[in-house]
Amino acid sequence: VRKILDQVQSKGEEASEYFVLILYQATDAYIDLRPWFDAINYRPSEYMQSKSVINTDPVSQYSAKLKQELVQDTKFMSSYVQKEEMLLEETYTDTIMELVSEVQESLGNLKGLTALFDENGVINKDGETIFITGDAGVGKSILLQKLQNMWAKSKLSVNAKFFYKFRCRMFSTFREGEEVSLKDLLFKYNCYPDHDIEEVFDYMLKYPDTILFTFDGFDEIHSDFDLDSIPEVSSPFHPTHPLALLMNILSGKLLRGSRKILTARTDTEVEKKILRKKVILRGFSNDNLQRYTRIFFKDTETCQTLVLTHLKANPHLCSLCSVPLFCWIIFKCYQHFHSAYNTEQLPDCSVTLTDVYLLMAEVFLNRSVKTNQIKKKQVRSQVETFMSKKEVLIRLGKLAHKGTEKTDFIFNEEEMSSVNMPEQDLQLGFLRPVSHYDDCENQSTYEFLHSTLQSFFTALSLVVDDDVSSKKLLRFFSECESQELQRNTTFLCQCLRPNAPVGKDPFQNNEHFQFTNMFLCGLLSKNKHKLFKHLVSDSNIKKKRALLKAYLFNTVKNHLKKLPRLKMDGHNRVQAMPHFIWMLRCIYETQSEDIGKLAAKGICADYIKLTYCNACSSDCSAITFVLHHCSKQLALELDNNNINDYGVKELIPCFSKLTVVRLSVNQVTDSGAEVLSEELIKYKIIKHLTLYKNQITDAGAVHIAKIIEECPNLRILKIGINKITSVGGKMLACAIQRSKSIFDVGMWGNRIGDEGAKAFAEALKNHPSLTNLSLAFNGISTEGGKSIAAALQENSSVRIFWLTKNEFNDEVAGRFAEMLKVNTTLRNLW
Ligand SMILES: Nc1ncnc2c1ncn2[C@@H]1O[C@H](COP(=O)(O)OP(=O)(O)OP(=O)(O)O)[C@@H](O)[C@H]1O
Repeated sequence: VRKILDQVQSKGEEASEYFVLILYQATDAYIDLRPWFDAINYRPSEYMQSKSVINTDPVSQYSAKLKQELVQDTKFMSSYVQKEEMLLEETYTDTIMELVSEVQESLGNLKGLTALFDENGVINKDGETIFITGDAGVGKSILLQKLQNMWAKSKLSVNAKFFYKFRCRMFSTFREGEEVSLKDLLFKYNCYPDHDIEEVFDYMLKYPDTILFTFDGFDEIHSDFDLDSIPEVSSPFHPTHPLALLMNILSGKLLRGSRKILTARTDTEVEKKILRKKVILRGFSNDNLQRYTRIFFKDTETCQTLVLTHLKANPHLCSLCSVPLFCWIIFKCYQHFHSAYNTEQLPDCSVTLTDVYLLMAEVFLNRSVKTNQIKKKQVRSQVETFMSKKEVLIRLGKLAHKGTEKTDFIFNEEEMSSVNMPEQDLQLGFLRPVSHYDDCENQSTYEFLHSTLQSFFTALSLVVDDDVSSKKLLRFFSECESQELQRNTTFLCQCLRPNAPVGKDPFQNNEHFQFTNMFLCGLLSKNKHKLFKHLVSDSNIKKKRALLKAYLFNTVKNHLKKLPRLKMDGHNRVQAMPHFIWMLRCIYETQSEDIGKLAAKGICADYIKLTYCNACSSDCSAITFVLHHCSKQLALELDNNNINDYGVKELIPCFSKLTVVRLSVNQVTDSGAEVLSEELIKYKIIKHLTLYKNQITDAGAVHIAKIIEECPNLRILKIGINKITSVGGKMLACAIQRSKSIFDVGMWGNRIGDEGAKAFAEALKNHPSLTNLSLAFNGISTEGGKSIAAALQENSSVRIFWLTKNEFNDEVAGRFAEMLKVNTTLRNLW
């Protein structure tokens, strides 16, 4: 170093100055000098700024190469097939990202992707993995793709020089005993440095905090690898099984300090100690859906308007569209009918998910028919399409079935040729090529466009194949049942011995079986008879339907009998588990009123608790499908799900029976509140309404105020942690003032301020029934506090009052002290 410095110095002042500029601009090469540059507050002179520095540092060059490759790789939405690629930049639409606590409590929605990396909602400061979960097709992979794309275009404000993306399913493609080094895993399976590999790798080991990883689909790891025997890999130089590398990177044993984003389907568990943050993807909000519609149909405004009108009139279809994958399928169908037949209407308004997938299959199958072969406006019927392509359907069904049986989603050349899949079938777009993870570069491997499509074809194969025995037909149901039993036992064991090791394979996920069962119910439903009578013998299909019906009758009855029950507050409560939601989905797909009636009869409870059941908006149609058969009045608790405004709409047929409606933490907004008010006021039987932690603003408070005024039985109203200000607060207070029944009001965590507090003070004076009131966390200060203290002097109903975390001064405290001398009813003042 001394020699170099002397030599540079001997060349004169300008050479020395330029030399410092090089050290400054080649950041990665001279990273150790950064603190020195900061300390001396170095700024190149104006003259020097005009000089260019060619950065030949291998780390910088590699980082640039990674960016360049990622820009290319992420340009198109990965699910769009062959010729139909859509630019990510143009198509990506925001979805709802909900930040949650360790125990799954909502901490609000994230604003933008960069917020994933901030300090908000950190569960564990030592954890390095940001864990994103969500239902099938909700957009987890696309979100990662967007992150990768933003990073590659330097639009992601996060300090990372290296970005590695992995699909977790790759890790199970390695045989037991196979070993890979960390260096190979990073370079060979992502992007290879052009020069000085060792130097780049050393840099990464020295500065792991400059690495960002995304691991997509933790639930998709299917491995017989014994997890308990995963070795701790503390040396980055020892080759080991790739799954061990993955687990050690995630836990921070390898490359400690690097950032990791891991995605998985809902309900997948990961070790708490590795978690930094937890985020749940909730799909499109109403606004997001409108934006996506405009983007999707950007060339045809009439189509846009028609689709939006159609969606508005059909809440169930709308709620299916809140899942981006289903939305894409439905919109693709609209597009097809528009371009091929010049009609925007979907033939027969689609209701169930099976209808949507059948429609998708029809559209894809018709792709091979050249448009000029179809006379415009002459719609080729679904029956005709399916009949003419029966062989294709059978081949795809067989392939899917084989894979599902083995929980295998990737098909190699051998598997493809075992069902004689010709090239033309591949052109239809149901299958897409997979990039290669192993060394068989010359082999073609395929996967279904989406795992739910594989489930659909598996179900189709079960229906169409004449040789399917009754045992085989119901096999995936038994599979789910036994896993459910295991899960419940595990749950019980954990309750009894919380620290005991859990034997369950964390990668075990049965959603592909659940989807297969659901599609089977849909395909065997009576209204699909017309379609299938040309594909399967009549007697066979009738036999299968009867078998399925008998099975559903029995399992629903038995399942409901086994659910935990509790007699409380005059109600007979039943707590359902997420598996129950799958049962309801299956029943809904059958569209059989008989089965719906039986399920309703089997519930034998008047308080149905479906909290934390992963119910989404479209599940409300399934809930309604069963509950509308109940003859008695019911309480329905749906707290902590994702039903949003569409779900509220779908519950409309139930409201005539509901005396308790609990919809806390469900992304309900003002339009959901409007529906609630219209419906609840019609029947006036509501006693208890809970809407804690939703997105209701002052506009929604107007509707809630109407409910208070017009429903004489309403006793409990919880509307804490919404977005209500003084305007909405005043309206609610006025309504409460007029109500003679209201007993318990929770307004905790809004922003009603002094103006709102004054209105509540008015309501409190001589109120006949209000006993519990919470105005905690509401930005109330001196004026509001004084009014409340004065009002309480004239009140003899309130026993418990929460005013925690407002901004009272000593004067207000004095007023409260005075009030307490007079008020003899108040028991608890917080
Ligand atoms: N933010 C988005 N904007 C536009 N389209 C989206 C978005 N997210 C998802 N999609 C559409 O939905 C499809 C499925 O999304 P994606 O594969 O990301 O779901 P996923 O949650 O990873 O599903 P799975 O758990 O089944 O793997 C995408 O191919 C795309 O068509």
